[in-house]
Amino acid sequence: MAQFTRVSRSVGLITLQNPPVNALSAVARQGIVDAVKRALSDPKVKSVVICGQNGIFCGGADIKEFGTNITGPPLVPMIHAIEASNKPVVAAIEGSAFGGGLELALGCHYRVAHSKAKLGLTEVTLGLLPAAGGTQRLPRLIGVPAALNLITTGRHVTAAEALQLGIVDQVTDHNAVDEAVKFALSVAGKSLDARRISTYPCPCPSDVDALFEEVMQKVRQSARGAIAPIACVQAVRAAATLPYSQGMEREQELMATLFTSGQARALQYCFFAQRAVGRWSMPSGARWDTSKPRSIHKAAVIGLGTMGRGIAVALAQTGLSVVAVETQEKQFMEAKKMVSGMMERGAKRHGTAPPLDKITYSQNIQAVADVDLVIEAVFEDMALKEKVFQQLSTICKQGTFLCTNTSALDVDHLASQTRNPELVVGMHFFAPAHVMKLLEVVYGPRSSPQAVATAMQLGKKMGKVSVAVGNCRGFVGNRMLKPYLEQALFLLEEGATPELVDGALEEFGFALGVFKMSDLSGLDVGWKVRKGDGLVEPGLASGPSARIRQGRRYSPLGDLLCEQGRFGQKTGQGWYRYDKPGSRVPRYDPWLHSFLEEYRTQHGIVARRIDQQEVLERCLYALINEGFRILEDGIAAGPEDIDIIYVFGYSWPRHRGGPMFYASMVGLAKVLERLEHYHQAHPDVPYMQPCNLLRRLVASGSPPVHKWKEAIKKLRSQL
Ligand SMILES: CCC[C@H](O)CC(=O)SCCNC(=O)CCNC(=O)[C@H](O)C(C)(C)COP(=O)([O-])OP(=O)([O-])OC[C@H]1O[C@@H](n2cnc3c(N)ncnc32)[C@H](O)[C@@H]1OP(=O)([O-])[O-]
Repeated sequence: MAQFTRVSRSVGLITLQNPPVNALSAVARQGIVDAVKRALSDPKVKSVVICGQNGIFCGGADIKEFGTNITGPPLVPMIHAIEASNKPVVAAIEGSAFGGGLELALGCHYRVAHSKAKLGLTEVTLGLLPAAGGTQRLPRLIGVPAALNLITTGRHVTAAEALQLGIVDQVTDHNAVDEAVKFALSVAGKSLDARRISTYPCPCPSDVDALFEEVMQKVRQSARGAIAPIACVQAVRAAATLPYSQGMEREQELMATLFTSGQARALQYCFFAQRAVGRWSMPSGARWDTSKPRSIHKAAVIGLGTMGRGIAVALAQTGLSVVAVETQEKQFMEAKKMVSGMMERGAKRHGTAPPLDKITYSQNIQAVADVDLVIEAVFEDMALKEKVFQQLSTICKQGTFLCTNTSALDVDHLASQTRNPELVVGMHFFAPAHVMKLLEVVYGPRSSPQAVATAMQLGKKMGKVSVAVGNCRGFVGNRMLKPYLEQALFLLEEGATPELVDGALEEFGFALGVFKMSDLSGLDVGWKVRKGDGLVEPGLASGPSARIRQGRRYSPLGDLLCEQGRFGQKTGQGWYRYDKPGSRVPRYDPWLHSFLEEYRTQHGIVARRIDQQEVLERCLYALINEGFRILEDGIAAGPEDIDIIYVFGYSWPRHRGGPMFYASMVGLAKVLERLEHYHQAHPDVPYMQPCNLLRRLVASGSPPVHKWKEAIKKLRSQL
C-alpha cells in the first residue's frame, strides 16, 4: 500500500498505492510508517519524496473506515514522525491533496505541486475537522484568516492559489514527482529547523478575540445548524491562542465530539450517496455499466425563457455547439442579450473567455435539423409541448435524442408524439439552470437505456449531479413537494402564520422556509397548474365543503392570494410584503394576517396554537411519506436518489442527510406513529395515510437506510 524505492541514488521515493484515491486506510498508514522507517534508516538515502500513484497524491483518511473499529497506526504520530525526520521530506502533489492527504503534506518539510493539482482541508464537508494537525499547522503556515476560510468552508484551492497563500513551495507544469526529486536532491543535508510547521509561532492579528467573534457570527449564520464549521473555528482559535501541543489536544477533543455525531453520519452518507446515484438502474434491468452513451457534440434548446436561457449557457460552458431557438420576437431579442450577459459574468468569475461563439440563435425551429440532442424548454403547457415534439420528430436527423425540461408533465405522452419514442427522456433542470447542480433524468417505459445513459453523461459533463428517475407526475422532487406545500397551507388555516412555519423550517436548516420559497418562485406557477387540474374555483364560498375538492381536503389560500395579484417577489406582495416588485427582503405583512383571520372566520375555523414541532412533523413527514410511495412505485431506485435530489435541488440541509436518511435517523417506527396520529386527526388528507412500504419496513425491524434497497426487493418478491 506504500512502495519504497530509491531514485537518483540518494532519494527515497515513497509511493502511496491505494486506488482509486490513495486514501489513508489502516494498511496504507502501516505502509507509510514502514517506508518512512526504511528511508530514515537507509544511510544511502539523503532525502525523501512522498507521492501517490496514478496521478493523485491522496484523498485523505479512508472515509469507509469511519464508524468501524479503526485499526493500524494512527495518523497524528505518523505525521509527527515525518516532520521530526532529520532528512528532508518533500511532498509531490499531483491530482488532489485533500483532508488527511493535505495534512500529510503539511507534515513534510517542502511541498511541490503540479499546476493542475487541487488542495483543501475538506473535512468540514464530512461533518469533521482536520484532526491530523491540520487546524494547528495551516494557521501557523498561512495565517489565521486564510486558514479559517479554508478550514471552515472545505473549499478546494488551485496550485496557483496554494502557492500564493504559501501552502506549497513550488508549482510545476512538468512531472511533479520528477520535480520533487530534483527539489529533494537540492535540499539534502540542509538544516530543517525552519521547516517544521508545528514549531512556527501562529501569525495572528492583534485583536484575536474580535476576529474570532466576527468569524464565529458569520459561520453560525451560514452553517444553518451544522456543528462542524463551528468546531473548526474553535480549533483554529486554539492554534492562535495555545502552544502547539495544547492546540493538538483541543483539536482531538473537538474531533471526538464530531466523529460520532449524527451530522457527520449524515454528511458522509451524502458523500457516498452522491456517487451511488451515478450507478443508476432502470426497472427493465438496464444499468449504468451496461448502457453505452452516445457522444453529444451539438445540442439545441427550444424556448428561451428563464429555464431555456440557463440550459443554453450550461451547454455552451461545457464546450458544446448550441443552437438556441425562440420563435417569439420580443423574447428572442431579450434572451440573446441575457444569455451573453450570463456567459460574460460566469467567465469573469472563472477568469476565462466567455464561450459566446458556441451559441447560434434562431427564430426558426428548422435550425435544429443537424443537432445530436434537443432540450425542449417551452412554456409548461402540454398542448404546446406536444406540438414541439411532433415538429422535432420530423425535423431532426435520424437518432437525435429529444429531451424535455418539463418539471411535472408526462414524458411518455410526449414520447408518443414522436416517431422514435425510445429517443425521448426528461432532463429536468432546476432554476437557475446554469448554477443549480441537480438534474433529474426522467425515463419513460419506452426510453432506451442509451438515451438515459446519454442524458446522464451529458449532465455529468455539465457538472451536474444527475439522478435517473421514473416517469410520474412531478417525478421525484416536485411530487414530494406537493404534500409538503399542502401541509404548510393547512397549518395556516388552523392558526399558524407564514413566519412561524418558515421559522421552524429554517431552524431545521432549509435556506428558505416554504412561504419565502413560494414567494421567490412565484405563486402564479402553482396556480396555473391547479387551474389546469380543475382545482381552482372562483370566488370564496365558505364552510368546510368549500375546502374539499375532488374528494379531499384542499386549501384555496394560495388561489385567493393570486386572485388579488399577489404573485410573490415579482409583484412585491405574496405571503410577505416586499419594498417593491422584485425586492428580495420579505417583511411582515399586516394585510396577510388580517386576511388569514377573516378567512378563518368565514370558514368557521377557530385558530389554535401550533408549535414548531407540529410544523416540522406535518410538513416533513408528509413529504417523507410520499418518498416511501415513490420507492414503493419504483420511481426512484433507492433512498439515495431521493436524498440527493432533495439536498441538491430543494436546499434540504445536507447535514441532515436528505429526507429518507432523516427518517431513518428519527426512527421509522416514530415516523409511522406520527403519520398515523395526523392521519387520524385529518382523515381527509390522503398524503398523511402511512404508505404500505413504510409499514412493512417497520414490521421488518426498521433496517438501516443502506439496507432499504435490498429490503424493498425482498418485500416485492414476497408480494
Ligand atoms: C484523523 C483525521 C483525519 C482527517 O483529518 C480526516 C479526513 O481526511 S476525512 C477525508 C477527507 N477527504 C475528502 O474529503 C476527499 C473526498 N474525496 C473526494 O473529494 C474525491 O473523491 C476526489 C477529489 C479525491 C476524487 O474525485 P473523483 O476522481 O471524481 O472520484 P470519486 O469522488 O468518484 O471517488 C472515487 C472513489 O473513491 C472513493 N473515495 C474518494 N475519497 C475517499 C476517501 N477519502 N475514503 C474512502 N473512499 C474514498 C469514492 O467513494 C469513490 O468510490 P466508488 O465506490 O467508486 O463510488
